[in-house]
Amino acid sequence: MGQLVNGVWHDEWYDTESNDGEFVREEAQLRHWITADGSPGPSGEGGFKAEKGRYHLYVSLACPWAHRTLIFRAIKGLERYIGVSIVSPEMLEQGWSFDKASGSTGDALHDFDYHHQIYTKNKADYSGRVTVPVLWDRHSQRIVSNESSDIIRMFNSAFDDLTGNHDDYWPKALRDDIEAINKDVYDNVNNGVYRAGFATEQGAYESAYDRLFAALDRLEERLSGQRYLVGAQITEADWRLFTTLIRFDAVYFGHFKCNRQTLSSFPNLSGYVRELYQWPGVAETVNFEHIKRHYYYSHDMINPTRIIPKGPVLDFKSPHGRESLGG
Ligand SMILES: N[C@@H](CCC(=O)N[C@@H](CS)C(=O)NCC(=O)O)C(=O)O
Repeated sequence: MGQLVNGVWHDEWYDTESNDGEFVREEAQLRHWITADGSPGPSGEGGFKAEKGRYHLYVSLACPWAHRTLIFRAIKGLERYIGVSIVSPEMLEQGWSFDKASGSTGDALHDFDYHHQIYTKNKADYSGRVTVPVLWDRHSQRIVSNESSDIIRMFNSAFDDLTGNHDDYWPKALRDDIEAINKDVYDNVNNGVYRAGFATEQGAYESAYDRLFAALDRLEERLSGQRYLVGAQITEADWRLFTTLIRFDAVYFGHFKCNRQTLSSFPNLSGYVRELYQWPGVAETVNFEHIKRHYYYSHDMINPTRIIPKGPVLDFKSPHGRESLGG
């Protein structure tokens, strides 16, 4: 665990002291966009045209942000268009690694040992955190983006003419509703579990915990009367929530002390998460071995023994019963 400072790796944990024990996530810095014709996207530079085999995704199967991008690669039929390398679930002194002995596929493009080498290949004097996911351009030998919320929007539409898959998870008519839900879910749930788990003061933890469960109560209520977060149609808002919910009972409940109740004990949220898990292509993107190993093994300041719990026993394959809500 650490970060790059002028291209040199420094092994250090997050600084929470300057924020009263609160974890503050760094903004992603690399924000270019792949577009159908290579024209510039909403941020960064142009020149990244959608092409088969040109781009490569670096992910961790443990990471909820990287998981979104893998889900979009699957549901948009992009497997044959965009390659993937998976890091080891163990994020240790050198950060994310490509150590095959501990579960990585290896780096398919450069055969690097560590993910931070991808960042310094992109920019030799890079300063900042070294995160997954990363979308790499083989053509220009640069990082297109290290922001998952941008990557899923590129995947949603940029390759449609090549793949013929026009499923739209970011439909124009629903964008305002999606953005409003995304904000609540990001602040209180996606990032909320981390704010609870990485807090180093009691007050910071309790405030994150309270906000998290208040948000889950709101979502539980919302999903009592409609099948998906913005109504009858599944959108990116659902996939962004899903990657946190699917990890909830396995890691956030115990390791991050988000333990007012399990996700399984929310009737609507648990049926909803089962439906999304059963969506074609999605179960294959979920790997509980990597998920549990990453959190319990890498965060040794939270779990110094590095013992990985055997349970809980989870069943996401049973009927979800959500059809009755329509959609
Ligand atoms: N804004 C990024 C956040 C990604 C992120 O924080 N990934 C975590 C893994 S779950 C990471 O790589 N952390 C390493 C670090 O912070 O040093 C995104 O959504 O793409």
